[in-house]
Amino acid sequence: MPKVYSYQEVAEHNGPENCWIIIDDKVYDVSQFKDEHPGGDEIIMDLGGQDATESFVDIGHSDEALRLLKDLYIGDVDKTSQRVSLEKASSSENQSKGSGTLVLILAIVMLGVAYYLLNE
Ligand code: HEM
Repeated sequence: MPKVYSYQEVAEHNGPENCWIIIDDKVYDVSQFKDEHPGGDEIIMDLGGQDATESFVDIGHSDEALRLLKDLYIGDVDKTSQRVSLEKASSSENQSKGSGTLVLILAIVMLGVAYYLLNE
């Protein structure tokens, strides 16, 4: 019987030393493998603790990649468990903060222009 993990348990393994990912409802420990991954460790780390099925399939991984997966398999995910979304401090969050500042500067500039035009 394979070991069964909840989405929560998998989500807790999202660090560099303890990195699990889900592909096709199976749980893989990629803590060591990520350093050897031909596509780089960061791309895998970003998906640590999460379901990486879509990304894995989209890349069109080879049979060799599928073979490698077998060695990393540690169990199945409990599909009845509550799904969790990992909110990491992502770069998109920083980007939106950056664009917020830009909007503020633009608003100030526009107010300045309006003030100038009204006083002409
Ligand atoms: C444990 C899971 C994974 C394994 C065993 C694996 C294995 C491999 C292997 C063997 C290659 C070389 C090309 C090939 O044989 O297809 C590769 C390339 C690549 N992988 Fe993964 N991969 C995994 C997960 C992922 C994930 C989750 C992503 C996320 C998008 C990813 C993105 C890529 C990319 C972008 C390349 C292309 C690298 C290049 O050709 O420049 N891989 N992977």
